[in-house]
Amino acid sequence: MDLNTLLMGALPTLAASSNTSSNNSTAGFTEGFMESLAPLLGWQFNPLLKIFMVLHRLTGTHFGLDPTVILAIGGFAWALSKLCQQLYGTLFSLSRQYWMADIHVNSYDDIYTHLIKWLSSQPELVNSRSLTAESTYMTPWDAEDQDSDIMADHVPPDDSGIYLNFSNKEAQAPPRFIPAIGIHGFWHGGRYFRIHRKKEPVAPNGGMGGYHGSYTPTKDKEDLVISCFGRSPEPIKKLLQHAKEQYYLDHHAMTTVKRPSSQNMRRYGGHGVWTEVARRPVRPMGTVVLDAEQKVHVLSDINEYLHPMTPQWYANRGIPLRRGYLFHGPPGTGKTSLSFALAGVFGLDIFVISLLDPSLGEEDLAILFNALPRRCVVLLEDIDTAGLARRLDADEADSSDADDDDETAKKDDSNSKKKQKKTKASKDDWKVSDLARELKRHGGPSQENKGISLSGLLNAIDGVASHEGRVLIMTTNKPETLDEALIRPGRVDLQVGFTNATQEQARELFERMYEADHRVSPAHTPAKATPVESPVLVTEPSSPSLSEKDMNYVSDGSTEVEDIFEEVRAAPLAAPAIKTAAHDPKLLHQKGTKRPQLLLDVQATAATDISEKGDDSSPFTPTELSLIAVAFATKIPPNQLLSPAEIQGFLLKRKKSPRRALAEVDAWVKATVQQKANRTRLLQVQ
Ligand SMILES: Nc1ncnc2c1ncn2[C@@H]1O[C@H](COP(=O)(O)OP(=O)(O)OP(=O)(O)O)[C@@H](O)[C@H]1O
Repeated sequence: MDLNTLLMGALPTLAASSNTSSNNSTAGFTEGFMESLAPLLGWQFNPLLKIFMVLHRLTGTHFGLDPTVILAIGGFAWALSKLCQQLYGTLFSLSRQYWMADIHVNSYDDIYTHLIKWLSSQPELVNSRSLTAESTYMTPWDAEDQDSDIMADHVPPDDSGIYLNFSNKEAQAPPRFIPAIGIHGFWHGGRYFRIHRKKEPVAPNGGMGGYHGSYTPTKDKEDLVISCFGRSPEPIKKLLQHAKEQYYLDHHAMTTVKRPSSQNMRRYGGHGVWTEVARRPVRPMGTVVLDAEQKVHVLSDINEYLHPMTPQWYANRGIPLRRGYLFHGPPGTGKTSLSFALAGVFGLDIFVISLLDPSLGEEDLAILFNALPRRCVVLLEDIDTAGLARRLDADEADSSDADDDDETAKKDDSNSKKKQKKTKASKDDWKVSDLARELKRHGGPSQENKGISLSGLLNAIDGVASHEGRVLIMTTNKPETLDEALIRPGRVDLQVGFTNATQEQARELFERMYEADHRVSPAHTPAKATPVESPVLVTEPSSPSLSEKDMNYVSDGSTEVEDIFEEVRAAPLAAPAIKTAAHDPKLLHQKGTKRPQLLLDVQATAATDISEKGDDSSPFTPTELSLIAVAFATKIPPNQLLSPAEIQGFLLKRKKSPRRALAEVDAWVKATVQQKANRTRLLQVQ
């Protein structure tokens, strides 16, 4: 049986026409029909028609197939596929309605970030045919692992052969691939999941917004619908939990820093009001040089506050669950550093708000506080600027008073002189408020946003909308200018004062700068506070709720006399005379007390000795390093004239040369103190 007969058997209705094809009558008919059609279509100009007729004749005569039957079969197959599609669509929507569970995730939520990161690591989805490529920007810490390899092989020096050249490194960073907008399916844990990624534009004007209609791109909102077969969404919940756990897998060693999102994003509320700006390694508490008792006090206080039983304790007594800290002190003394270290110790994200941010209004502040997670550290910087709006109004009143004075001045000469004096004075005493007033007059941002008033700030901190459970840290350089209302108990529960560097702090900073890397407590093992049995709200520095590790901070820097003797005796480079002094029974008698001046002298002399005996290329033991550190510390003014940040800056410029640092510190101290006295900004010695 040939193919034609077979087809005719399958399609009996076409048999008659097919039969005629055997005696070529159908072909003749079709050809006749086509030829009569050709003039109408203008066949000289239609080679397609010609080709069709040739093919028609060929299939009919050479293969014994009736082209009409083929066409009919094609049409039938098309109709069938359409029917199947329709049927599939109906069945699918029915099954979605009755046998599938969905969970929607929107892109303004953190779960979306967790899920997208997890999806981008799924081989099944990454090999999908429809993907979106995204550039990945690594932080210096993400790249750290690779860098050791890359440094060796892929970062060639520049033409001079001296400096590393990173121009190729960007090109080597692979993009991240995530499922594109549309529908995707994948298997996970023996179950089939379907993901529908949809985009919903949020700015109908194409992202125009912000100040004065300037172009401010807004992020389109996306919706991810995850579905699975079955009437329960439980497998999807497990999947989301899994994605979240994977996301936080490397988080224990990192502190996530968030700041307020752009104004446009903030408008939509929810978690999108905060944007992750950095994820950096946990700052070890030991790297913040501060009075050990103060450090332990803050640590134990926060530890108590974060205890799971504390909320109930507060609730039983009708006390709002809030804890506020005020870190005050001159610039560069470690206020921000301690806040980050605390976030690291307790494994919390840190949410940073600067009250100097011109785009931040009172409403924004309330929205931001409302969108905080249950446990977090909120770092409110520059709180001495709160109340600026109020002061601004007062200044305006002053200025209108001045205008009135003008009128009077026209009549009264003495008043005119007064006014001239006033104008001259105000020209000399130029203030930030003058700038704000000018900006306002010329339609700058302050016209839209008057800044944050004290009441606005207080409302955000403890108004009805305020989120309970967070650790609020406020920092200021000018505690004396703060309004009493802002720091009353309940808003500020513990004040921590930071000062410029003492000699002891200078010693610690020096040791930390030059200690071998392996001696730095690794960022990957943040100190974990041991849970306490029950919340003890009155905490003492030696609170038993602190772990042994935390207590080590107390012993840091309070090395006792016997240890120092040991250090001096063990230092191979120290002069014999100094070693003998270290055996002095009079000094040994001081055992148990804090380091006496005489001992300091012994150490400093030993250090100078060590320092003079070698250069920076010759190695020294940790003991010798601590002795040099002591000698360095004795050269820092004891009256706390220099900030830890300034000392750190000096040491950083000599980060491989402790001996040079010791040799040059005198000149630097002298120049810096002089510069401060002259109130100049330019440094003579750096
Ligand atoms: N007490 C300190 N211990 C260790 N490092 C410090 C200390 N104080 C300052 N530094 C170093 O100086 C730099 C600035 O410190 P930090 O930002 O914490 O100061 P700050 O008090 O918050 O300053 P500002 O008031 O200007 O915000 C950081 O690099 C930090 O490592």
